[in-house]
Parts: sequence; structure tokens; C-alpha cells
Amino acid sequence: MNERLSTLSVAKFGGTSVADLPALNHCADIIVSDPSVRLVVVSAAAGVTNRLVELASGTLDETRRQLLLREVAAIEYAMLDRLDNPSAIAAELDGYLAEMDRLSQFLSQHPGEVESMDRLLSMGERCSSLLMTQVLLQRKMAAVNFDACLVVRTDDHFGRATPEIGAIGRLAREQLAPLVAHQVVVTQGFIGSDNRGRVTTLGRGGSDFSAALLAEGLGADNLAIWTDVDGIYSCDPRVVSRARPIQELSFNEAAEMATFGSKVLHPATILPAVRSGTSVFVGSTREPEKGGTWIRNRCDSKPVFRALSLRRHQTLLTCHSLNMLHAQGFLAELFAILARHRISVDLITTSEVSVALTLDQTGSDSSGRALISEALLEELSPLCRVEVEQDLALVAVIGNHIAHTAGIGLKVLEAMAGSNVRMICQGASAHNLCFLVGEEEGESVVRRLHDSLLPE
Ligand SMILES: Nc1ncnc2c1ncn2[C@@H]1O[C@H](COP(=O)(O)OP(=O)(O)O)[C@@H](O)[C@H]1O
Ligand SMILES: N[C@@H](CC(=O)OP(=O)(O)O)C(=O)O
Repeated sequence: MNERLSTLSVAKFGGTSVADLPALNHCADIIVSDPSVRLVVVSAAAGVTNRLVELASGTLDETRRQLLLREVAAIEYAMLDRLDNPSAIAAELDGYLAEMDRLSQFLSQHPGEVESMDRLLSMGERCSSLLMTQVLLQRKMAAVNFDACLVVRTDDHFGRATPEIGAIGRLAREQLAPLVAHQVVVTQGFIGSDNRGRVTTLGRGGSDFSAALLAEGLGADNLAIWTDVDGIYSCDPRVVSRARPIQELSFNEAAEMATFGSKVLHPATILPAVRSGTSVFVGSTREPEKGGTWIRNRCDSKPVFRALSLRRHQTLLTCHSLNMLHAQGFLAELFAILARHRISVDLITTSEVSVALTLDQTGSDSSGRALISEALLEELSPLCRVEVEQDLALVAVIGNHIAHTAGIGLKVLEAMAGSNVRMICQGASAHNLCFLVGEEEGESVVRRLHDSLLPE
């Protein structure tokens, strides 16, 4: 960097924050009011990625394909048309929309062609960064639109690419640092490229992750995740109306919340922040004055019960095998097969002859492809008999010293009286106690637990 900035902040704006022109103007207000914000990371406008995922499926009839393209175009043009000077970027935006048409048509003829799928999915974020940059230029800010693929280097696992941290750090220092010294740089979340320059995506909700990786690469002091809630709450406010905002959280607690379903943060966001010591803020784009949640390495309060998370659509895999009895290597073999299918395991319990595990659904790729494939079941079949249960919900109690505080199990189970608890996991972390219940019971269990463990 030519000039050392006293404080460097990265601001990420999610889909609802860039959904229309008034929303983009709220983002601009935040950026203008804080001179430390030098890198802005944007998601696709709300609803766009879902439509692109459908377009990328390659299974649509022509009427549906045209309808989705028109809907995406309507979202983007509604913003373009209300700019002071739409002609400045109209041709570029038209180009992106034409590319969506071309790629979705190609995919109708070649369904499952993963390279084109990711290129198509990347278009939503490209439209947003183009529009966001123009809104900042309108405000007379020095701003530039920057292609995230130049810095966010990943492997070539299309749909759910893994970032290459070392390369991202080097590229951020070489390419981004000189730019942020002189202007606000606007870039896309969610997308990257492999070492052959092919566009990749990081999996659904991956813009938070992109912002955290870029903040790490730049050595930023702060990362702000601007969204549609004024911070992280003690539970999803859509599920528990009495949930309350949390002012300060530790990295550990935030990581547990994100992992176990608090959608406000992508689960991978915390690790880059931990590595680089970057503080993370979560706040509302529409109401920044309300404040929000700070996530830091250390925080003063360490309550036993901090929050609850609910993750729906859980799958429980129970693997039975008599070969497991007093044998070595069974779990190693099982996990090797799961790893080959890029499945990450969440909860696990074992008995003499069986092992039950839940699958991490945050690992589903950008197209939302199902994780349990026929190929996986086939590979597992010589090793064990597999039972698959779906329609479960994972409830996580998150806090501190959970593994070392007497009476917690009783308190939690009392609140669960009458519910069928399918699996319980506790002990590996001092920060969580997790269990599975039927999907239909998930919300009511969380509400009862909130009343009992986190009363006002
Ligand atoms: N514990 C929680 N605190 C706050 N919001 C939560 C929590 N758990 C889930 N959410 C949900 O996360 C949503 C914000 O995440 P998301 O929709 O991914 O935002 P964005 O599009 O800005 O990335 C909120 O609207 C809220 O309903
Ligand atoms: N647009 C991508 C990436 C993302 O992170 O979006 P959001 O910030 O709105 O959750 C998606 O919908 O998955």
C-alpha cells in the first residue's frame, strides 16, 4: 500500500441490502459515513441467485427459462433505470443479462456442465457490483468495480470451491492493496476462479466467506456484515419473537452459531477472522444507528446459555456393521469414503455395532445438489448396512463452560419433556449441546428452550 491507512474496514452487503435502488442508497450512506471502509463486497440482489440456480439446472422448458430471465432482468433494470446516468453502465449490464441467456441455453443442451453453471451463478454478483459502484460514483466518491476472480483463488471444485488462502493473501496484497489506498473498491462475494482462470463459486451464502477471506488477505482491522437484522440475536427472530440482540460474542460462540444454522453468518466466515484477528461486526443496512453485534477473540461476558440455533432438513445416517465389534479401522474406512464424496460430518454417536452421524448441509453446493448420492450408498454397502432418516431438525444450545457446568443436561431435557429426542451430542466442545428432533417439532422445541434457558 502506498499510503498506510490508519484503519481498514471491509463491508459486505447481503442480498436484501442490494435488492433495489433505495437499498443500494442505504449501503452508500454507510460507506460514505465511514472513511475506513475501503473494500465493499456485494451479494447478488435478493432472489437473483435462486433464479440463476434454477436456470443452471438445465432442465427447464423454454417458457420457464424465458420467464426467469425476464424476472432477473426486471430486478436489475429497476435499479439501472433509476440511476442518474444509466447509460454509463447499461451496455455492461446488458452484456451480463445476455450472458445469462446464452449460458442457460447452453445448459439446457448440456445439463450438469459444471463450469458453465458456475459462470452463470456468478452473474448475479457481477450485476450488483456494477450497480453499487455506479451508485458510489454518483455520490462523487472515488470508486472502482473490481473482479473478485483476480484475487479469490480457489480449487476447481465447481459449485463449492475451496479457497487457496496463501494465493488469496498474495493476490490481495499485489492487486487490491494498491487500489484500496486511493479509492473504495467494490467487488463480488461468492465467486472466485481456479488457477486456469475458470470461474468458481464458494457454495450458497458464500459472500460472507469471500468478505472474510479478502479482509484476511488485506490484513483489515474490521469486517462488517451488513444485512437485514440489527445484529446476531439469541435465536433467529423469525422463529422466536422474543429473541434479543447480542452486543458482543466470542469467535467461538459465533462459529458455533453459524455452524449450527444461524443463517446470519456463513459458517466459514469466522475462521479467516480468527486467523487474522479481524473483528467482525453484524448490523442492519437499513438501520445502522441501532448498532449491532461485535464478534471478537475475547469478550467480557461468558454466559452458560447464550443462544439457540435451529437447522432444518437434517439427514441422519446410521451405519450398522458387526465388523465394527472390537475391530480397528472401521471408522477410518467410513470417513475415508465420506471424504471422497466431499461430505463433512457434524454430529456423531457410536454404539458397539453402529455409528450414527448427521451430515453437514452447509456443505451443499451452489446448485443445492443432494449430498447423499447413489454412488455414496453403493460404496458404503460392502462396509455396512446404511439407514437414512430425513426430516429431522438439529437444535443447538450455545454458550460457555457447557461441558463443565453441573445441571445443564437436566435443565435442557426438562424443557424438552414430551419431545422425541432422536440423538444427543455433548462433550466435544465447551460451547454447545446439540440434539436432533423431528422436523415438525424443531420450532416449538426452540421456543420452549428459549423461554426456559434465556428468559427476559
Ligand atoms: N441468531 C440469529 N440472529 C439474527 N438473524 C438470524 C439468526 N438466525 C437466523 N437469522 C436470519 O438470518 C437472516 C439474515 O441472513 P441472510 O438472509 O443470509 O442475509 P443476507 O442476504 O444479508 O446475507 C435474518 O433475516 C434472520 O432471519
Ligand atoms: N448470492 C449468493 C451468495 C450470498 O452469500 O448471498 P447472501 O449474502 O444474500 O446470503 C447466494 O444467494 O447464495
